[in-house]
Amino acid sequence: MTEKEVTDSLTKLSLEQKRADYLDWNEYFMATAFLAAKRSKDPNTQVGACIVNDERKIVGVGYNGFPIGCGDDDFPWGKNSNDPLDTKYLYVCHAEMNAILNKNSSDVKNCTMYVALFPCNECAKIIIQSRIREVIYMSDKHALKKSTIASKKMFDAAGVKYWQFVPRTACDTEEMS
Ligand SMILES: O=c1ccn([C@H]2C[C@H](O)[C@@H](COP(=O)(O)O)O2)c(=O)[nH]1
Ligand SMILES: [Zn+2]
Repeated sequence: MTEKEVTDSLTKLSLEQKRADYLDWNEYFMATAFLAAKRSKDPNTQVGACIVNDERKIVGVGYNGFPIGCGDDDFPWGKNSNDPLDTKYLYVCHAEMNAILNKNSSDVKNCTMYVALFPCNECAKIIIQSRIREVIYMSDKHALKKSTIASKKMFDAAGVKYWQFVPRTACDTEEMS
C-alpha cells in the first residue's frame, strides 16, 4: 500500500465514523419546546415554546398552565360547561406568553420562537409587541379558526416571519448515514 492509499483509507474511515444523525439547530430547539410541553398539566392539550436569540442561545421556555398560585384543586381543566368560569379557558396561561415572561435576557427583540402549535391571536399580539421576529411552529391544526387567521394577518402586517417545521423521517436519517 502506498502512503497515499493509507492516507485515503484513513480519511475514508474518519468520514465513516462521523455522526450524521445528530439534531440540527431547528430540531434541537423544537425538541426543547416539546420537552417543555411535557410539564403541562392540561389533560387535553400540551403546548411548549422555546425562544432563541441570534446567537442560538435559549432565552426563554414555557408551557401552558394556570398562573402561579392557581392550583388545579381550585381551577378546572375542563373544556365544556355552561358556565365559562368552570372551564380552563379563562384561566390558563398559554405557552408562548409564559416563554416570553420566563425570559432570562433583558428582552426577546429579534428572537425566534419555536412552538408546538401555531400561536392564537392573543399570543400573536404578545409575540409582536415583544419584537420576536420569527415563529417556527409544528402544528397548524387550527388553521381554519378565526383566531389563527387573525394571528397570520397580524404577523404579516407586523413583518413577523412564520413557517412550519417538518420533522425528518426515519428514511431521511437513513439516507444521511
Ligand atoms: O397558542 C396557544 C393556544 C392554546 N394553548 C393552550 C391553552 C390550553 O391549555 C390548550 C388549548 O386547549 P384545548 O383543549 O386544545 O382547547 O392549549 C397554548 O398554550 N397556546
Ligand atoms: Zn395563545
